[in-house]
Amino acid sequence: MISLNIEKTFGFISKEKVFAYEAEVKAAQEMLEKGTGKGNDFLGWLHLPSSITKEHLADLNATAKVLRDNCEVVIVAGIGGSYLGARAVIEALSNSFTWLQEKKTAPVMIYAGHNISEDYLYELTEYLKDKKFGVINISKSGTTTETALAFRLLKKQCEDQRGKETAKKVIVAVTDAKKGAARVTADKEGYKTFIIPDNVGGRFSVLTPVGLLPIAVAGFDIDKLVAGAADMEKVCGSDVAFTENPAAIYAATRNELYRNGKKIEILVNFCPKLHYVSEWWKQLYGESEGKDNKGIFPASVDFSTDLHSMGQWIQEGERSIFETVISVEKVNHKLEVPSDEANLDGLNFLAGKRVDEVNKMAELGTQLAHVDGGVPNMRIVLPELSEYNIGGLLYFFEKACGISGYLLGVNPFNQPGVEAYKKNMFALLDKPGYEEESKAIRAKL
Ligand SMILES: O=P(O)(O)OC[C@H]1O[C@H](O)[C@H](O)[C@@H](O)[C@@H]1O
Repeated sequence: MISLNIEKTFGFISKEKVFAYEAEVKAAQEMLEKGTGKGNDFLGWLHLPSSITKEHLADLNATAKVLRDNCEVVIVAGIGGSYLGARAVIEALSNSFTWLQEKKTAPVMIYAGHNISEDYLYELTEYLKDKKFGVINISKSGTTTETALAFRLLKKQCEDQRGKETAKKVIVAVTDAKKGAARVTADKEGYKTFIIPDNVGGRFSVLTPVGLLPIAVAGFDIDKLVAGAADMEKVCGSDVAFTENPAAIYAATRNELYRNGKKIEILVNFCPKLHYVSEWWKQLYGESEGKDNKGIFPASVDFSTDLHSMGQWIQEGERSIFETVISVEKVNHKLEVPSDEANLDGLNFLAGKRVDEVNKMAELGTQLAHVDGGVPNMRIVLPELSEYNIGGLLYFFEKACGISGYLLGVNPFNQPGVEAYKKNMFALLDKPGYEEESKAIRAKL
């Protein structure tokens, strides 16, 4: 189970002020529970973990087995909420060099449909030429250009290489129950499909088949992931006292920091496997809160790597930031620093120490330095990287995000701003139906 520590924000904001959010947080929680707030048609994530059935998990595991048995490589085609959750969990739990290992225990997982790079897609199709590959096509709307374009290429290649019959077996769609091109194609071709519920928005969908299917294909235990999330659903429940509820405290603390001029939250890890957890978190908070000309800007760094690049800015730049550190208490492997007689590198003071001890001292030293430098610091401690703990972490962030968005006074469940670039791109590409926009945009060039 994760824990949250906000002690190192108290030099910048007061404990009393944070605790004074109790009533506001309670009101926000009630809006979520009763569905009386903005965006109340997108609350399907709220009690999702505890409502996932054994049968549903068995269905996902069975489909994952078909892909695992029939594919050396599986492409997860999706973008934003239809991509980041799966990647976050898979990378957090995978061996760092998994794709380089000779003996594979699961298909190599590759991501596509999250960019429009011709070189990326060319190089991917080249790599796949002699591979038995399958595709999970994920799109809630079923019409997202990046994903649809990649899927068009991958579907054709899969059918050409493996034949229509096999392609039908190794292509799975995760999309809306009725609407969208991905649904139409899947029904016409007879693909196995999983539904993204109407009331779960993309960035809150990691615990639907959007995340669960790829995670199961990659060889991870989705039952444990969901169990971790379900336990966190209880820990962050609206019946839990404010002072005991980590989602409530996190939401209150970051809002109090924001109201005191801390406009940027940097999510920090000291473990490179968590890089995509930060990417997932940035979408969750960025799309939920960045609207009506307000909202904390969610940023992220990987330490100690980025201490050698962004560390200077964080230590001495504009004092408009705070940090939230995800700290992993126990690593999964043991490696000691060897002693060296010549000691030419001067590292014998570390001989016999675990590498993680060095990392932990870097973490502690960084916290003290940044707090001294004027950066408030929160810590989320994960006992270790496991399905159970990651499941809990994801739900914790979702719940806190719902509360935090309501504290900020925005609709945390829409993303109208995302459409602006799409409209321009379609106008520039002369998409049918955009004739007026095409004329207008050309006049601006
Ligand atoms: O799942 P899809 O409909 O393809 O959407 C994928 C993503 O793109 C959209 O533009 C939104 O900004 C995201 O919230 C969403 O997760």
